[in-house]
Amino acid sequence: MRRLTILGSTGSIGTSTLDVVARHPDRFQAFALTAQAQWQRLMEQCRRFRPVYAVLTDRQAAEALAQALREEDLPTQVLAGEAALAQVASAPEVDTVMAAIVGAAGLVPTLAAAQAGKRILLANKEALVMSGALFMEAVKANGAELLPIDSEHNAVFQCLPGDGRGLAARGVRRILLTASGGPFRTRAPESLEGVTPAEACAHPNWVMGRKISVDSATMMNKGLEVIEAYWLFDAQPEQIQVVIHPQSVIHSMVEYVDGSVLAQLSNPDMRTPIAHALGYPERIDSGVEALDLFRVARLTFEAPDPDRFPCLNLAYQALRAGGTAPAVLNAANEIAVEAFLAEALPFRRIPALIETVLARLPVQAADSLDTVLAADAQARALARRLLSQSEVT
Ligand SMILES: NC(=O)C1=CN([C@@H]2O[C@H](COP(=O)(O)OP(=O)(O)OC[C@H]3O[C@@H](n4cnc5c(N)ncnc54)[C@H](OP(=O)(O)O)[C@@H]3O)[C@@H](O)[C@H]2O)C=CC1
Ligand SMILES: CC(=O)[C@@H](O)[C@H](O)COP(=O)(O)O
Ligand SMILES: [Mn+2]
Repeated sequence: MRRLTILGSTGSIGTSTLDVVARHPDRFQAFALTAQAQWQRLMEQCRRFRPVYAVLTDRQAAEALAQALREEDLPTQVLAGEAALAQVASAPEVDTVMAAIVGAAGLVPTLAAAQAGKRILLANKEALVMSGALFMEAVKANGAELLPIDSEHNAVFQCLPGDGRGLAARGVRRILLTASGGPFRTRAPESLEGVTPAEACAHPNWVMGRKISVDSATMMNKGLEVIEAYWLFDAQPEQIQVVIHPQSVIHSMVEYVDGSVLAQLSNPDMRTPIAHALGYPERIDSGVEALDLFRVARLTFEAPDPDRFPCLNLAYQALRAGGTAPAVLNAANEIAVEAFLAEALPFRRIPALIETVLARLPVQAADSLDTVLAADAQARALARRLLSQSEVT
């Protein structure tokens, strides 16, 4: 029986994870479920999965949940605040941690899981973008196991021989990361002037949280994923090629020196990579229906247009700059997306805000968590200042 902590259990990845868990009560048990503030949703999950702990970072929400649990005489204990996330991610009773908090807030608890030597199912790409070197070092030094959940990285993982050697030794020439191109792939850039959050979040193939949906629309999601692939697979930036594939059926590919290209295909439903990682190395039922290739009929590919999607280049630029640059990129992007969702920044100005923040902050060596968190805070402060001074709007 595997005992799980699910960081971000009320979100899109969190609920898909619990859907798979519910299909295998003989294999998985929820030890801790966590969220930020959505206590009613967490309460429903407590009723169904009876975790030992439920964590809410918002203290008022935690109080409301504790009260509701008492009224129904349920045994789950409630913990409040950010430190409790790291506590349940590193608890000795836990062997597997699903890291599915969105954004930089996922870094500290996911790193705590790595330091405690857990099996980590990594959905939270921002943690790796911010602190790739430190994170991978913590995984290695503490015997943790890292299984990618992000659909592209899970696909690459499935297409690589599992012998742990470097890419060159495994005969890999390139990683081909597929991208849907998002909801605005074919729209003229000028027509995107007044797009609304609802339009940007209407992803053509995936149902996801709002932040990652906006990232898909700008293709910053793919930029973050290039950085994620760099760290996960120890690849050079030039070895990671983004390929637009609007159907989102091929989730990524690995090209070998002999000319072979291996791909992983499935319906676009995150329960497939989640079940793959939960059961690994066994294959377990995910509830996802079989892929009907006759219905799919066509698989097409396009090169990304850098003028249409400037965020992709900003991410390559930050990756090549190294040190704290990816953490700065990520922080500026989080503020830009938050402002866009609050209708305080036009969609087309998102790249300009990120570019300005990247240009104004010096790159430092990302040699400690404190340095990374300080760079994150500095980038957020600068992005907020630029927004309040209307410098990029
Ligand atoms: N959704 C998808 O299909 C995919 C997602 N990912 C990645 O997985 C991660 C999660 O994405 P997704 O599920 O879409 O996001 P959602 O917005 O749907 O869910 C986010 C979860 O994190 C919690 N949370 C948000 N902010 C905080 C905070 N400051 N402290 C603690 N908990 C917090 C939320 O709690 P509450 O409900 O209380 O707000 C919720 O449980 C992201 O990093 C994303 O890039 C990767 C590939 C695919
Ligand atoms: C499901 C998943 O992994 C997302 O990251 C997805 O890839 C987003 O789609 P885009 O390819 O449009 O960014
Ligand atoms: Mn992805």
